Amino acid sequence: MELKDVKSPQDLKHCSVEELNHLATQIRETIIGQVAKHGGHLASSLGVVELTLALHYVFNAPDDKIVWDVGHQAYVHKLLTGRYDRFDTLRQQGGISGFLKRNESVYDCFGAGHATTSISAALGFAVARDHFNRNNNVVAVIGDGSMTGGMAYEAINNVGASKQNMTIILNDNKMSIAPNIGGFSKYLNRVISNPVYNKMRTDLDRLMNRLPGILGSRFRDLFLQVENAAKNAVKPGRFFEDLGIRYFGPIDGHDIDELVMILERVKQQQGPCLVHVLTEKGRGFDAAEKNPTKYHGCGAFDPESGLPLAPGNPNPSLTSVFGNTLLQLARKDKRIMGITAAMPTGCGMDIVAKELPDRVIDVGIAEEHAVTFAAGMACDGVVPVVAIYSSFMQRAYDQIIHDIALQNLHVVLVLDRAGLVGADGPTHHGAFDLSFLRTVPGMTILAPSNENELRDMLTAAIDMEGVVAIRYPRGTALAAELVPSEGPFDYKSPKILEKGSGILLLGAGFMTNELKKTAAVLRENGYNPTLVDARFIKPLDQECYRSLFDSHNVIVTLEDNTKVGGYGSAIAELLSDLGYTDKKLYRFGLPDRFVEQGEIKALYKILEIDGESVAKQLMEKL
Ligand SMILES: Cc1ncc(C[n+]2csc(CCOP(=O)(O)OP(=O)(O)O)c2C)c(N)n1
Ligand SMILES: CC(=O)[C@@H](O)[C@H](O)COP(=O)(O)O
Ligand SMILES: [Mg+2]
Repeated sequence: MELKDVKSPQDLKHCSVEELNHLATQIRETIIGQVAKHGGHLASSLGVVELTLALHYVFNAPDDKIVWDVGHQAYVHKLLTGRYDRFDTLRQQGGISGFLKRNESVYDCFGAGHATTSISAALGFAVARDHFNRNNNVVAVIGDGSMTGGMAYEAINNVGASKQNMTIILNDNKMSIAPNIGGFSKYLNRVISNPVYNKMRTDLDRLMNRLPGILGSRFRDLFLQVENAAKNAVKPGRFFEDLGIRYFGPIDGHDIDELVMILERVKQQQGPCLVHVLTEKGRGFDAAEKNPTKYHGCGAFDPESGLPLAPGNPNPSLTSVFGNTLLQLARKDKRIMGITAAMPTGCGMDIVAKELPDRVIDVGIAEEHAVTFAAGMACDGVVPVVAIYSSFMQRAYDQIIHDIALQNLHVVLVLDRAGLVGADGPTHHGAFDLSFLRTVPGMTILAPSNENELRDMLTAAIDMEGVVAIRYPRGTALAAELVPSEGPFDYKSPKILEKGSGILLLGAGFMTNELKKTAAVLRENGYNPTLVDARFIKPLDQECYRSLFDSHNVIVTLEDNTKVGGYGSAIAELLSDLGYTDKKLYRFGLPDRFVEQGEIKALYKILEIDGESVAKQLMEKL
């Protein structure tokens, strides 16, 4: 059997273990070849090749439900479920998603992109199955990193009590994006070092099965006690077992034979089971095995050496501008502590941690906890700086309101990846932060339009009051070098960049740079717009805005947030509150629908929010 001939998991059913291993080799070659060309999530998928083959061999998707967590490891699943022919479109505009999407395939029974949803969703499938008297199997596949998220514990608490027939596959590669952290990770390591238990349990199982005919129920009870004593003595999986979830493992996640045997066994099992599978992140690609963090998600690379292909933009990333600024601030100000939710490299906290390891805390994939944890620190004099991607911050909305803002605590929230993020698509676009943060009383929201402002805003935010959020996009600085600060950041006012009359162009954050292009086109066409960098999305400096409104009749806003409740809405509210009824307001921003994956600049064009498109639309209206 060749990979190109696998049209559905049914085609695997008659494969021998040798043939499955042959497919595993082809799958790895295909994934490496594709990610080398266009980038993507490499290491996680390489680690679950055998596991995915075994799952699709034993279970009957799509009737059986295989619920993947995050979905960044689901490339193998895609290749086995009829998407081989479209695999070269992965993560590109109009192509297949890098995650899971119900409307992409019937085999993607539950969409994903954010971590720690699979067990909850799988329990939902199990309850629905029983409700309708169906008899399919339900399997959740979750990584050890995703098991650091609180929802996993809420879910297993529910699963254990519900006694549903379902299987949780714990894919343990000891890695999140960075090495996995925390007590649960240590617990799993202890479990792994106790493999003797597994054999003992299997032997006891075998004996138990023979008992009724031989020794009767009295001895059966005795053996149950023996089993419990053994379990308590060595304790692997005890945590799950005590919650009512039968533990199997740890097993070698690269041995298809063993995987198939265990999965066949749990399929027959009554009640919830957890299979603890050990895998190696990056398996089969030397560079990724050596550096799984680098190849967790990567750009195009040379498939032989693993070296990046195109030298990227030479300007520093905004993430690194943030990290370096925070490091400089933290060196001088002992009050500052950095918090990351399992994204030290993605958020730039690694820059601080490298020099000041005691000043950065990685809490795991636990955005809600990160924010409340920061609130606790803030109560006692720490200035916590919590860096979380915009789309992941959605998880911590109540914590921002209830634990920080309501108690008027001073915490700095740093939202990287605000606005469109590109190939990761709708699960990851930071499309909503301005809207959800703007509703929080007492909130300050800062949106730098360049790297110098980012530095100056962060510096100022440390000494502000209450909850302060700084949001900026996935991308690089506008210039190779930062310019020295002009002095203390002008507290609360927007910045007038170009003075004109008639048309007022108001830009939120980096979209101000698109509006610069709009202004240029308008000027070429005889208009004389004023260009303003909003800087503060909240609060709005009423005096400054009043004077701007007084001297312009057409007001234009541009943002990379949804137009629903974003900066443009804030300006509409202000116009109304201040009694301006005769102004023309045109709001440009993300539409009220989910935006698909694609290159960021190309998406701006499609959505007509690039500078030139805004100018064109304006001139049609004027
Ligand atoms: C809510 C949320 N926070 C953070 C992330 C970013 N993220 C994606 S994968 C990942 C690590 C997941 O680790 P694990 O589940 O062990 O899978 P592995 O990468 O090891 O295969 C993280 C932190 C996310 N997708 N969702
Ligand atoms: C799967 C996931 O959620 C992360 O790996 C994310 O894709 C990282 O995004 P960046 O590439 O923008 O850091
Ligand atoms: Mg992992």
